[in-house]
Amino acid sequence: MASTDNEHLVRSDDSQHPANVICELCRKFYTLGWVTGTGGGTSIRHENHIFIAPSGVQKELMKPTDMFVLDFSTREYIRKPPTLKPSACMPLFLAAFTRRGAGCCIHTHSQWAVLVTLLVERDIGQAAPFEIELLEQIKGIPKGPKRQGNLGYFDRLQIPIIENVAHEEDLTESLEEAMEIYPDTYAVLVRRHGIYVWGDNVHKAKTQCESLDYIFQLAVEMKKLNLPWTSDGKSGLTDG
Ligand SMILES: CSCCC(=O)C(=O)COP(=O)(O)O
Ligand SMILES: [Zn+2]
Repeated sequence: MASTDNEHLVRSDDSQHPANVICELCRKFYTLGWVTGTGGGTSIRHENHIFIAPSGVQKELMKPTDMFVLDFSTREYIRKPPTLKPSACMPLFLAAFTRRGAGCCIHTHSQWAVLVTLLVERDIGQAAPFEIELLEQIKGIPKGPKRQGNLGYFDRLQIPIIENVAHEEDLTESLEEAMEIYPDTYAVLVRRHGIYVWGDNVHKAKTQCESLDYIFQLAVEMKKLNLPWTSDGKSGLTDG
């Protein structure tokens, strides 16, 4: 495939075109420390096209023409920028699109997300969740894909945690397993690595990711002050 093939799929004056949106979001996420050092990324599903960033590049410097485009039905690349490889996160993004019908999936290496995974007791094979309640920002998270509305102030937020592995793509199986065990979740934490957050569309994925990051930061600060995350105090917190 020549370098310019299907460039029309990623070149647009429309600021809302997925290839433009991914670049703009990653620039914003870089300032939050979510996608620094080439880590993290974002993918968007638009109709039958999946837009995916390249692997190992500075995510805040990407151009729309750096984007890969995958045909969602056939799983074939219909645009492949030469010399680049698609993000290793691709099978995880695809899991959010196929299993949850997501329109956008964001992967961050946020330090708050990583710290929270270190504060929850490891429970092998169970994807033991991070749990918290009684915070206003919990209202930023939907109840679940098959449930109406968002969580309430008195609801408990649960985000499953899976164990990290040597290669990002090999996280797919445990991410899919966590999605099955937690059918209402819109996010999965990866211990010592970061988080995957998805939403029905770009706006929802972004605001849910922001709400979660805010909650994780608060949770880390609460832990430092010895404040419990849940009213019964049984929130999987480690002793030490
Ligand atoms: C220092 S980043 C290590 C890889 C990673 O965890 C990640 O999220 C980025 O993967 P990509 O293939 O998109 O560069
Ligand atoms: Zn990563």
